[in-house]
Amino acid sequence: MKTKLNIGLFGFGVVGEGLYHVLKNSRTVDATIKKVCIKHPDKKRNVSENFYTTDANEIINDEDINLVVELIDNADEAYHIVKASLLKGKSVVSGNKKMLAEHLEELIEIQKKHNVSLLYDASACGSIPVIRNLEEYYDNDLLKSITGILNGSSNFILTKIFNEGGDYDSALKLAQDLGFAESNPTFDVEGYDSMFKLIIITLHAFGTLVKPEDIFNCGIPNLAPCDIQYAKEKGLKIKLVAQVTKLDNGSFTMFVMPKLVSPDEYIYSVENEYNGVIIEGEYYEKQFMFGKGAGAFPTASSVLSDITARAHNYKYEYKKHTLFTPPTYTTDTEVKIYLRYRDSLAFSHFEFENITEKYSSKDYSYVIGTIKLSSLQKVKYLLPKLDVFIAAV
Ligand SMILES: NC(=O)C1=CN([C@@H]2O[C@H](COP(=O)(O)OP(=O)(O)OC[C@H]3O[C@@H](n4cnc5c(N)ncnc54)[C@H](OP(=O)(O)O)[C@@H]3O)[C@@H](O)[C@H]2O)C=CC1
Ligand SMILES: N[C@@H](CC=O)C(=O)O
Repeated sequence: MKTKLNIGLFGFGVVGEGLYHVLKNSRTVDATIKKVCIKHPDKKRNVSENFYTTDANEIINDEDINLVVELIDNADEAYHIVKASLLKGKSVVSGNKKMLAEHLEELIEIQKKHNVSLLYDASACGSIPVIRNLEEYYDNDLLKSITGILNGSSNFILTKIFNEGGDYDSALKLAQDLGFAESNPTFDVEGYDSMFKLIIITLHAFGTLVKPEDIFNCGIPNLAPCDIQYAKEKGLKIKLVAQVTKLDNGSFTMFVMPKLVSPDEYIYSVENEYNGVIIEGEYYEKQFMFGKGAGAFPTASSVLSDITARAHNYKYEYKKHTLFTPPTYTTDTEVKIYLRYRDSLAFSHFEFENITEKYSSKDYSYVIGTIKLSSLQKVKYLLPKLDVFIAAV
């Protein structure tokens, strides 16, 4: 049975406005935006319609509205909006990965109790339909790993630096102007956005929900010309990569960090705001999903797909989370990294298991070696203060 949807939309920024246009052009879904809740009533809008409000309750308490689409840039406020909407018996579509990664456990319970649906394919990899595919198609036992470029802005910056000799600040500014970056772009460049997405992906891939503070993430703000030179001399590129991998003992591990990528890897050619996700399984080796990971229309098209799914009464069942015993998460595993540093005090924070290569000059040094992920996790919050650059090898 198909349901007619009356939408209450929160947010009319890059994605919200994108959705307005995409929905207008849709010929298949019977859905209308009834009200749009925004934050700044005096902001000049490109769309002049009589549907704006700044009062969230005008949507949450409107009995006519049967679907809330949450596309705001504040995770804490989004949490309250989404929770209140679900409690009122309204289904929700959201793109807010930070809010989801932090509150999914509670929100899943609420949606079950109130027999509503919370869909969020746009929260991971923009236009790439990764979540619904992991939920519906990929079987828990067959999946071995998921590795990907999950953040469009950092990939855009790295592309500008590597391919065009651009500088970091101008590339970040351009990513912001094009609507790719988060309102707080630290999330993009320090690997937090990728990490939130990886948490959501992991829940739908393996059934386990991992807390953000338990995952090692680092990013690209400290990338220096010497790191780029190192990569280029070896014929490699640097990409910000998120990875979740099953281990031989049945548990799994995950992290987000820059990676030195060789031309034979699928993600080597993923450039600009595109994302790429490699799904590795027991019997099919590798599959690759590729598409725009950020931007108004690519993201809005994913939101539209969730709206259409909801019109057909679709909901995630979280089968791997509820019907099986999900694998446990561990950081008790080793990763091989390139660590560039400038002084021995910075280096002293890293407890390497073994070092296979060392280089030192008057300007900088680097080592390549293996280190426990648990040991990296201990220095996670210190990293932004150290002049070091880390990349998985
Ligand atoms: N941009 C992208 O490519 C992608 C974004 N996302 C996610 O989508 C969401 C929206 O991103 P984006 O469109 O880029 O963000 P923008 O900053 O462009 O827009 C944010 C919108 O939220 C509104 N807003 C903020 N707080 C509130 C509130 N409390 N109540 C009502 N409205 C509010 C703002 O109102 P006002 O206009 O009045 O300022 C604005 O319209 C974020 O969660 C983001 O992570 C997901 C995938 C891709
Ligand atoms: N800021 C994000 C937007 C999409 O999730 C990104 O750059 O990928």
